[in-house]
Amino acid sequence: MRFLAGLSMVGSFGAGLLYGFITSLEAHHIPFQLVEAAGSLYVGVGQPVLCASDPGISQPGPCFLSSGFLVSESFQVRSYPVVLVAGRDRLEVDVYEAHPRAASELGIFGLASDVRIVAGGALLQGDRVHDLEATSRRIQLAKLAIDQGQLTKLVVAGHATQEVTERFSIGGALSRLKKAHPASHLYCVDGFFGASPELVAAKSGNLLSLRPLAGTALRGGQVALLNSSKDLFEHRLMVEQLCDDLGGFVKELDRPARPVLFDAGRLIHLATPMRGRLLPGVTLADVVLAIAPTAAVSGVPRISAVEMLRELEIFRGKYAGIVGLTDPFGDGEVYLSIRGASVVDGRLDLVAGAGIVADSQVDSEVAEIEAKIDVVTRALSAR
Ligand SMILES: C=C(O[C@H]1C=CC=C(C(=O)O)[C@@H]1O)C(=O)O
Repeated sequence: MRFLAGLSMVGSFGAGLLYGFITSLEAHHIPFQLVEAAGSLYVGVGQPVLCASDPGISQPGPCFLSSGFLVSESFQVRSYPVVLVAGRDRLEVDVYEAHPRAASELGIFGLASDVRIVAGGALLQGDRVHDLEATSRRIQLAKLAIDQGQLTKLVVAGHATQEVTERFSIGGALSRLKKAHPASHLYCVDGFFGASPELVAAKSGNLLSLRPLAGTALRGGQVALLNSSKDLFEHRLMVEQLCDDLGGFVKELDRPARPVLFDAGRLIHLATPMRGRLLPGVTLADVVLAIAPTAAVSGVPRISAVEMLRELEIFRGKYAGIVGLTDPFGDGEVYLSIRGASVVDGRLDLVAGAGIVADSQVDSEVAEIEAKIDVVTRALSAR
């Protein structure tokens, strides 16, 4: 477990505030982590460090420290939300805890007032380059394993890169993504950032809500998507796995008999909104530990899928993790860290995945990954 050296909440964040605050941190080379949840944007300032090294946080598992104060009308500091980051590769969850001490020590209050409007101009230049061959190969191998009965679904990821312009900043990129996809949720963990369309779980009291996504079409393909046996199967596998995982935690789990459409801008997904009553004492962290990595990013059965992904893919880093917040009562919201990117040697490395099942066509799955990456690069290329 690790904690963040100070977790601050930007109470209302117009694009200008977001851009100004984050780009100021970047300009001062101050590391930060960021999640958008429960209607607010939380920014953890500083480097995550080992929890065990801090005498204030000695308990194993999530623990919470309470203090909170208003810094300015638009900038509030809270000290105890917990950021959950579930690593797909490791079947483990890193819990980043807010540390109450360091926010003021880092002097971030001054930076908060350094607000500029979003600068115009593209953040990316040149052509986008996809690792098409490697992605096709991985999808073929996934299909082979499925044909041989080793597993029924595997979510394979593909990468693309594009050169960043001089004006690139993560703050600028996040504000562009938010503008292009207002309903999505921003995140940035260890330099990996994006706008997630997928709510994994939200807990309020004993009420648990989930909105898993699987099955994708370009806008215009809604009717075909609702009738696509391949997408419906891919989706059903994920929902069944979630129901199994949650068996010991919920009393009732209501869901529609068929998936509904979820509008993610240029892309449309199949979604199954679910609601359940949690058994007493179950926290959001318990739920995350039980369901991550979901079959929206790993596969079925989960263990075989994770093992195969370890062989097939380079380390995914923070891609396909779970980011979000919980409060002292174990309530909160978590999202999937998908459709994300990080800057490596002046190029943006973008990653997205697609669920492979027996009826998948290699070319259309590669095209689906390209379309998911395209959603991100379009937002960042706009002038
Ligand atoms: C794994 C990703 O998307 C998931 C979410 C929605 C639809 C998906 C699909 O149709 O394959 C994926 O499961 C990603 O965007 O990187």
